[in-house]
Amino acid sequence: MTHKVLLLPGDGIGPEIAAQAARLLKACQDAGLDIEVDEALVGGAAYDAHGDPLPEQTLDKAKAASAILLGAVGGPKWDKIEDLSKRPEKGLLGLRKNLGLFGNLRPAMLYPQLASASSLKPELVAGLDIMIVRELTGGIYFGQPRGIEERNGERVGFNTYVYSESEIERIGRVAFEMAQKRGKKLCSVDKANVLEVTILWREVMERLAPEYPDVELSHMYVDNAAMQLVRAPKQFDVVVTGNMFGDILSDAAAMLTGSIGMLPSASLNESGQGMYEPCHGSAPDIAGKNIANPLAMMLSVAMMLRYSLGENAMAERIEAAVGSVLDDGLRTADIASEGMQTIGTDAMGDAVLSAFAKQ
Ligand SMILES: NC(=O)c1ccc[n+]([C@@H]2O[C@H](COP(=O)([O-])OP(=O)(O)OC[C@H]3O[C@@H](n4cnc5c(N)ncnc54)[C@H](O)[C@@H]3O)[C@@H](O)[C@H]2O)c1
Ligand SMILES: CC(C)[C@H](C(=O)O)[C@@H](O)C(=O)O
Ligand SMILES: [Mg+2]
Repeated sequence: MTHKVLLLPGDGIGPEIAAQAARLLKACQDAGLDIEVDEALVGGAAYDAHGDPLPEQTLDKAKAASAILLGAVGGPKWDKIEDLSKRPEKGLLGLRKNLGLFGNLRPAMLYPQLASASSLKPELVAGLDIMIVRELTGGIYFGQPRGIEERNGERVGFNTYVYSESEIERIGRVAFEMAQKRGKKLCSVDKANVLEVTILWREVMERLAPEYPDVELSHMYVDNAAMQLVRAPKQFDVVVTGNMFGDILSDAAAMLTGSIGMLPSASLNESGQGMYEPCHGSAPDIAGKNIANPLAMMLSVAMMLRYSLGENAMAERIEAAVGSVLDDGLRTADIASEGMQTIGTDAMGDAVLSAFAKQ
């Protein structure tokens, strides 16, 4: 069966890294992968062209695709748009919500070659392999009511942090199953000392635990989890948490691996359809300079092959190609270190492609 892959480059460094992913997809096709690749606009680019960060034709194509690869959206150019629903980020949130992509997998894995690029001491991060499972279509990102309104003569901003039992249970199951396939340890992160919504979160996780007797469940408050991530990150195997805590903790975990430019992610729905994107944003500070690290994006292609297309061998081939490029001492600026060769985005793409061809 021919798989349909939709590429959404987006904004900032999005198109630069998406170009490398497109070349990699072509190489996969040449190696026998049966895919058809289409492209569409999202985010600021779609707003500029159609006045909408998620035009109907993009959403239709996304719904019809087996998998979506997204670069990044957003940037200062669009930060002044008053109507929040037209901001680039709403394009991304709209895709997640409309496709029901509730299960966000954000692995933080240290390539041994990058131990010295981490901001932590090498011994603290050597062998690091954490999987953050972030709930992606609920919580404070989507809760109602929300808004900014006039109350008692001043403006008040408000959002609602809400989770239903069924939403908690379905992300809990994703996390328990993930833990079963990995180190059998699951840490649920909440703020149950203050917030009712996470008291319920903790209760539901506890209720699920007996169904996964081989998994050791623990709980941690989010402030402590942030601290533990930079104190002793290797204590974690799988972490499950809500939308906003997961957003924050996954950026912190990313840095442990040397750079946010290394971390891919998968966002899955109930039927296994997925959207794949780097954890980082559109990096406006380095956009257009050919210096962005394309590896998170290229590793997102590997995640797509594994989770949506069932092509494990080809996914491993991409991951091995990335490893071999790092072995060769090639680095983009964000992961540069002494004695290594610093190269740009295109050159890193070239290097991965040639290593992929040799695998
Ligand atoms: N998934 C997404 O599309 C996504 C995610 C996060 C932020 N954003 C948007 O991106 C814009 C910028 O946000 P931000 O600055 O907070 O976060 P960011 O992730 O874009 O950048 C944070 C820092 O990391 C660096 N960085 C990020 N990716 C890199 C890469 N591949 N190679 C090298 N360096 C990299 C940037 O140069 C910057 O210094 C905002 O508009 C934000 O809303 C989008
Ligand atoms: C751009 C933004 C809406 C998004 C989020 O907060 O989920 C980003 O930070 C991410 O981590 O994917
Ligand atoms: Mg984020």
